[in-house]
Amino acid sequence: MKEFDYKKLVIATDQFSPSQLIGKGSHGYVYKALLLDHHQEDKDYDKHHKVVVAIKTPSSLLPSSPSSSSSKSEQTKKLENEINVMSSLPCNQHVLRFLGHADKKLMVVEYMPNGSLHQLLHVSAAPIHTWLKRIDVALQIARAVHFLHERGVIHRDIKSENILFGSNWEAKLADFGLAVDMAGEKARPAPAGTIGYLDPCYTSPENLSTKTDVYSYGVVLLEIVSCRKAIDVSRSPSSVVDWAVPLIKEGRIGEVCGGGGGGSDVFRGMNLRLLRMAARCVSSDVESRPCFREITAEIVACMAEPLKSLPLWVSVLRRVVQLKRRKKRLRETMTWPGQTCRVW
Ligand SMILES: Nc1ncnc2c1ncn2[C@@H]1O[C@H](COP(=O)(O)OP(=O)(O)OP(=O)(O)O)[C@@H](O)[C@H]1O
Repeated sequence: MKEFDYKKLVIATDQFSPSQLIGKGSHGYVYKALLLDHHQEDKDYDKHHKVVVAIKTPSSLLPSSPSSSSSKSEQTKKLENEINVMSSLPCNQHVLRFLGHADKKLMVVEYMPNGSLHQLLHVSAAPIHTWLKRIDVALQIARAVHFLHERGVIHRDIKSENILFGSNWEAKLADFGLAVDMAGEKARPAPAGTIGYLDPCYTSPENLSTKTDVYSYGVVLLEIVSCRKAIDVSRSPSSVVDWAVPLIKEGRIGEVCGGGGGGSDVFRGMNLRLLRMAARCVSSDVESRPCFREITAEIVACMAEPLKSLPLWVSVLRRVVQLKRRKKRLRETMTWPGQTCRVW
């Protein structure tokens, strides 16, 4: 784990200048910064050996912060926890890359230039992702959580705001402030998470399990498929779970799929399987929820579903090509030099 010089990081953020601020959470402020580094072999470094990074600090540490000392220690603890968990994990292509810290007060991570899944689904004027690309985001995040669970880490705050996009629109899981290392933790912490994503069965510290993340992931999956927010008070029911699960049980799959060409018949089989799995993820029967090994395998199988209708498409395409060839041949046989003839 690389230790950075605190003062150098402060200078890199231009003294926590608002012009460098790229994100605000309930606990931390995130700044964009350009750092000089000596790891020239790293392909992310430009020719001046500089790299763009994101620097996270508890908002309470900022000079202008009005927060009380109790929230100060809570925010600092959350960042410390995030640094401890992230630094204990090996690199994974679906998890935000940890680069180091300064005095456990500032955390340096890779910069994600394309915003969050929440922005893409609910804020962007024109979400650019096609249906399959959206489902691929769900697969990448399922792989990220599977990777964490295999190492005994429970994220506890899976939500669309914590799924960030890199320069090639690769999705990565971020914000490990609430993450729990089940192997390292002695006493389990009090239940925590984000309303709308928080498992209703997670009511006491002992109830924490990998299935807690499965519930939150199920909410994200419903969000991806429907483009509805986890909680939208302007709608009734306001919770995406309360709205979608009865529709899925009644087989009204088309009504749940929103935008991006998802309503197309080609994707019907795929959406049916995906939504049935999403409903299992958010089930109140914790034991019946799938694990992430099953979730990733099921999404891969779901994504292959549209290929099953391929022979039909191939035969239609072949027929069109045959007709075009026949038309061309006919035109050639019916046309004399200097004479034109329309076949149809
Ligand atoms: N590496 C990054 N690259 C670009 N933007 C980022 C990065 N990390 C965080 N952000 C932005 O900053 C916002 C807040 O970051 P983060 O979620 O880590 O803070 P938090 O205080 O832990 O949030 P929460 O309210 O969920 O507890 C994110 O929603 C995102 O928009």
